[in-house]
Amino acid sequence: MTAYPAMLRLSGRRCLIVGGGPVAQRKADGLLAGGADRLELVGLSFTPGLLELARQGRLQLHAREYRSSDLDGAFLVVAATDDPALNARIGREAERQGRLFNDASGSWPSSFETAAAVRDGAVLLAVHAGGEAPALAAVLRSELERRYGGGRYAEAARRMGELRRRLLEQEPDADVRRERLRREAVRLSAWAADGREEAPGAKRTEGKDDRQQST
Ligand SMILES: C[C@@]1(CC(=O)O)C2=NC(=C\c3[nH]c(c(CCC(=O)O)c3CC(=O)O)Cc3[nH]c(c(CC(=O)O)c3CCC(=O)O)/C=C3\N/C(=C\2)[C@@H](CCC(=O)O)[C@]3(C)CC(=O)O)/[C@H]1CCC(=O)O
Ligand SMILES: NC(=O)c1ccc[n+]([C@@H]2O[C@H](COP(=O)([O-])OP(=O)(O)OC[C@H]3O[C@@H](n4cnc5c(N)ncnc54)[C@H](O)[C@@H]3O)[C@@H](O)[C@H]2O)c1
Repeated sequence: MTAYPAMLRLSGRRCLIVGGGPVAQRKADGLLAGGADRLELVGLSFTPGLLELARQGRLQLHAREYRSSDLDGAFLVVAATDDPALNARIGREAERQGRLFNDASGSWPSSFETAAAVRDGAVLLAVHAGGEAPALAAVLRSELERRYGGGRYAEAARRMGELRRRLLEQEPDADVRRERLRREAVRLSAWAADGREEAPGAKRTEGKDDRQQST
């Protein structure tokens, strides 16, 4: 199914997961990695991993049955129980209240689905395989991790942000800004990909550009 890639800002927004099994845990890990700092779970039991995250104060657990008022003030809701009828009910109620909703069991047409993600600092690569091929999304994620998971894209993005702020202050010509940013992005991206030791501030040779063309 066709989908629209939106990156959500979760900090300060209440996120709710109903369920406490391995799937709820994977969704919780993803939300925490994505910046959720007001994450709550409601479930009858929880995995050891979720109990440990609660102990560390990363999220809050409520050991009880789901009730409709759990949705109050939620920005985003995930249904991950093993009861498809309950997941569908949560979906109906959440969407009636205009919450972003994800059903991990496919019992209700979700307004968002979870992508497989590779992160390096602020850089995020996300794969969605149409909603019917999560295993393919997971394999593509591993391939992207091998190709882009070297740990240098965070630094590249940071340097690009600095340069962009400086140019916005100092360079009035938008075409000049765009051209300089584009050139620097090509250079830093090649630096991040090739894993060589050279500092990103250093002038690069054509060798790097050859590599760009070959990928
Ligand atoms: C990408 C990833 C992100 C994440 O969840 O973090 C993700 N599923 C992952 C893994 C995975 N999930 C399943 C398997 C077993 C193999 C298989 O069944 O294929 C594996 C593979 C494994 O475990 O290796 C089973 C499964 N998944 C869904 C259903 C219900 C249904 O389809 O009806 C069932 C059947 C349950 C049952 O049998 O009862 C539903 C969804 N799973 C999605 C995302 C959304 C679609 C994404 C897309 O198509 O791109 C969607 C629609 C909704 C959602 O959950 O948001 C994560 C990989 C993370 C990573 O490794 O990086
Ligand atoms: N989206 C995915 O990637 C994916 C992958 C595998 C499975 N699934 C689906 O996700 C479901 C959950 O998987 P799991 O392995 O975590 O299951 P699980 O059986 O380990 O956990 C189910 C959880 O739901 C909770 N629960 C049940 N009834 C409840 C209620 N009334 N109120 C609150 N919590 C309640 C239980 O306490 C438990 O913590 C599966 O049934 C399957 O449909 C999705």
